[in-house]
Amino acid sequence: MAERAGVGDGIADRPADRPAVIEARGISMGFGSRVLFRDVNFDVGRGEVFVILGGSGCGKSTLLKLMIGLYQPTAGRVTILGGDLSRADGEARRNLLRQLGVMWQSGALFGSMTLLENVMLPLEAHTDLPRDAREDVARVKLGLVGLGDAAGRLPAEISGGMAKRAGIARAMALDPPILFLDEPSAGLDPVTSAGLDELIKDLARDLGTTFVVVTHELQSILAIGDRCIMLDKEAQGMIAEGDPRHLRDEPPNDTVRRFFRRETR
Ligand SMILES: Nc1ncnc2c1ncn2[C@@H]1O[C@H](COP(=O)(O)OP(=O)(O)OP(=O)(O)O)[C@@H](O)[C@H]1O
Repeated sequence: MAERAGVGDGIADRPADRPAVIEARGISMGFGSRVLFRDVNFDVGRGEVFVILGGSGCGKSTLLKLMIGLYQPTAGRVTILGGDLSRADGEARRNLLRQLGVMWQSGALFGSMTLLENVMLPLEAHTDLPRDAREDVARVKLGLVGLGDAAGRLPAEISGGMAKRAGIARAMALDPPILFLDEPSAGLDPVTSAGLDELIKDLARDLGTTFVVVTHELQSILAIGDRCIMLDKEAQGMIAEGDPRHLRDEPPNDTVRRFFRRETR
């Protein structure tokens, strides 16, 4: 059994002025006979940038998918804004999903549509706004992520960093209080990645948006994370939690120490 020293319940260290918007209690997950993680507990506070970190294959993306109701845990439950996506259906499920924005690793933009049209898509699907209003909202979102001048471009005509920004703008189209980002820095050069980190921090501070970010990019973790949890494949669970800078400076166990050292080299 790999070490789990230094892990509390993932709940107690959340600042009292940030009420929980996500509560994970005793969640376990696996595929077939393979266990990915067991008995994971944590809270995400409103307005936090909460980072899920860990080595390749430990289950970070799977945990994100559990949180947004794409998978059901094998045990335990996740509540998000007081609802349980794995149990909600019909209107209740749609209402909950409207409160969440997701940006997948690739940005997942539709190649035949301009950035403006991409950002307008969720507004078409989920609101009755007339076209003019949808366009106005989409322009505001593109402006927020620094793409105000690129609204008419196609995804093939923009850089990787711009595609990520456009993905964030689309995820924000319906003003969700919680945004999930899966590996936002993947494939970006360090300067572009740092710019994206700045954007995430700005949006969290200025709009009060809660971010749940999956990443293993150390610079990003340290730049954006208010709090993090670390999953580990060997331990099949959560092996650390807290402020990432604190974990770097005072790692609670060898796996955490190695994670932070390996990536700083
Ligand atoms: N739908 C699925 N069915 C079966 N196995 C899966 C499924 N999704 C993920 N896995 C497996 O579960 C493990 C964890 O996958 P996951 O994508 O959650 O890891 P990760 O920590 O995000 O990894 P990475 O950092 O490499 O993206 C992997 O071995 C993956 O192959």
